[in-house]
Amino acid sequence: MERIEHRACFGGWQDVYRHRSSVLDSNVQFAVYLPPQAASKAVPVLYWLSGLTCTEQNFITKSGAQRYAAEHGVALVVPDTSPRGEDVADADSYDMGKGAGFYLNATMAPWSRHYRMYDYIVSELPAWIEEHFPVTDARAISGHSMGGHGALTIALKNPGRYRSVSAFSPIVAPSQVPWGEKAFSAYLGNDRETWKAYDATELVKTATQKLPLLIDQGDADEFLHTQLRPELFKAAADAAAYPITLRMQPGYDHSYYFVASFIGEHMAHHAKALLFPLSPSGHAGRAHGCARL
Ligand SMILES: N[C@@H](CCC(=O)N[C@@H](CS)C(=O)NCC(=O)O)C(=O)O
Repeated sequence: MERIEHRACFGGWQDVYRHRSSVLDSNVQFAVYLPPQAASKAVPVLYWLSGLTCTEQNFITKSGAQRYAAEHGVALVVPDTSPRGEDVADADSYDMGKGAGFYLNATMAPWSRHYRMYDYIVSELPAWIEEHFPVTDARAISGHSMGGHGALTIALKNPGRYRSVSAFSPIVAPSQVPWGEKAFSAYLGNDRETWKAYDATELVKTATQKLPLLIDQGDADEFLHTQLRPELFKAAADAAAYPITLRMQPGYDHSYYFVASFIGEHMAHHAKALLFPLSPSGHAGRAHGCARL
């Protein structure tokens, strides 16, 4: 593993690393923010999954999340959105191939050789992080757009692995919208039954663990009615008695200006679950009496 960026930030360190992923059969970069608390103890981790066209850079340079991570004592881990490299298959469009891994394990050629972002995010990356950095195994997951789809599906499919989940402007029903139909046809093939394994609106119907789940969505988002359609997920969650918080935020679009505006509230949502998890009696953090949260 090679460290390629190292910058002081809100009393901690914003670093970028490159490593060899055996799951992706590719060299990839990821960003890690270590808050000041990590100098003296292991801290919990929020995984952030970015959207179409992004690398590990977009979130760390645009969201301002480090300020809140430092306040709460939570590390941030921000992977790339696809495998990278000369030998990795790509497409001419921004919504397929590099920068558009959709957090799934592709089964169709030519994608299946490298495009295994699901296994990378669920297994290989956290194992790597927990071996090499001062972190605990308390994990939360969040993301934006395609990354919101990744966060929701990965949390719903892996009970016990995450303490909380959130998303900004997520693709919640990829099987029913053009971005998802295009990507899933190519990566998974035309049998729509196989798509259900990566569709949050399908997965919520049978989810066994009910995590604290927060979604923020701008009502001026240019992709709201064509690609995102959060009402589909809300209806499925309500039918399954899975409590979610979906907030429509007036005036906000699909950009990182929106993410930056609410990332502090998402960090508080995750910090509450990571630092004061539910006791067996179900009283979240009451004994600790943390007024800030
Ligand atoms: N029209 C956009 C579609 C892609 C897009 O909006 N990407 C979002 C995630 S779905 C993003 O985070 N872009 C990078 C950024 O804003 O920093 C483009 O072609 O770049």
